[in-house]
Amino acid sequence: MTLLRLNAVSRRYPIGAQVFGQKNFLTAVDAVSLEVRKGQTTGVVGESGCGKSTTGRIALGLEQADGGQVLFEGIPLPQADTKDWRAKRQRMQLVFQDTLAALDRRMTVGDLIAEPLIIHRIGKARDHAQRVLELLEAVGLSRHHQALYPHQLSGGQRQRVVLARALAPNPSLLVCDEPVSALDVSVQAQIVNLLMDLQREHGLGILFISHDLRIVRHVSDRIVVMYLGRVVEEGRADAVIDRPAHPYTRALVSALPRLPGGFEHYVPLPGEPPSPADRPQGCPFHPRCALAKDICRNSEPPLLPTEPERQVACHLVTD
Ligand SMILES: Nc1ncnc2c1ncn2[C@@H]1O[C@H](COP(=O)(O)OP(=O)(O)OP(=O)(O)O)[C@@H](O)[C@H]1O
Repeated sequence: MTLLRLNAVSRRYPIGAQVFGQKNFLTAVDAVSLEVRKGQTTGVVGESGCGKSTTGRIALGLEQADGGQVLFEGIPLPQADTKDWRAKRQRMQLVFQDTLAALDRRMTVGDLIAEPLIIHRIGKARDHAQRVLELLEAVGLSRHHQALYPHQLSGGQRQRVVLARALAPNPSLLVCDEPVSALDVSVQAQIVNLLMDLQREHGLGILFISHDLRIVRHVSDRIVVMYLGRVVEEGRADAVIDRPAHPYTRALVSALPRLPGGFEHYVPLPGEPPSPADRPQGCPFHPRCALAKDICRNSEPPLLPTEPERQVACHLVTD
């Protein structure tokens, strides 16, 4: 069952001063479509600035799309800041990397976890203490952590508190935006495994946003590869990892620690992605693509199906 569907959502931001009365815009997200199924994870991967966070915020209604549609549980997401939206937002929670910013440092862990129960008026006040204990246990913390403040916890423990708060309203969807990027590698694995355990227990759908394909590959059922605001490849995680089709995906996959069955050639990824304010003509990836031909410099390839449940935006693959 589809829990979240984005249909061709776009977001532009005005930039710089007006020139001859004309505003300039950069397109952060350009006609992005994706879906998250119940109990499954869709990973969104791409380099910094490709529009991952903006896509996640659009999914939650925190950012208004200029075009396209967000469907949550089959229904268009209500206008942000309305009563209907707040009711939906209980069921879709955001987890992001900066735990110190996410947690009020003047509150104890117990109060931080009770807060969403109070805000969303979940359960009876007298049951909140018990629910806080359950949530602590669910995320691998104990009752002894209740009295501590965020700065007394490790980064991994703080991310567990953030997860407990996100779980408090019983969401069906988590949008995780670089949830482990700020953590040590050993702790990353613990938090990612916790997330996957929680997903299994609660049937959560997860939109997992990360620049790190190594982690995205580990958690995802489907992978969406973004480049300069657009989806360049999308499909089942195993298919995308085992048989990356877009030259950009091939470069990302080839940089992974060697896979069983091996990807033979390292595909270099020269330079940085261009700024979305200065989009190259044609395929946005062509200036970095060793295989680029004339058509790539002149026309932008559409995202087209190449096999069931697989889409790629590359002239060299789909022509
Ligand atoms: N409020 C804003 N105003 C203007 N430009 C913005 C705004 N938010 C994002 N952008 C621009 O939109 C583009 C996409 O940003 P976004 O944060 O979605 O990318 P990202 O892939 O999540 O990158 P990162 O991992 O660095 O956060 C970037 O060029 C960014 O500078």
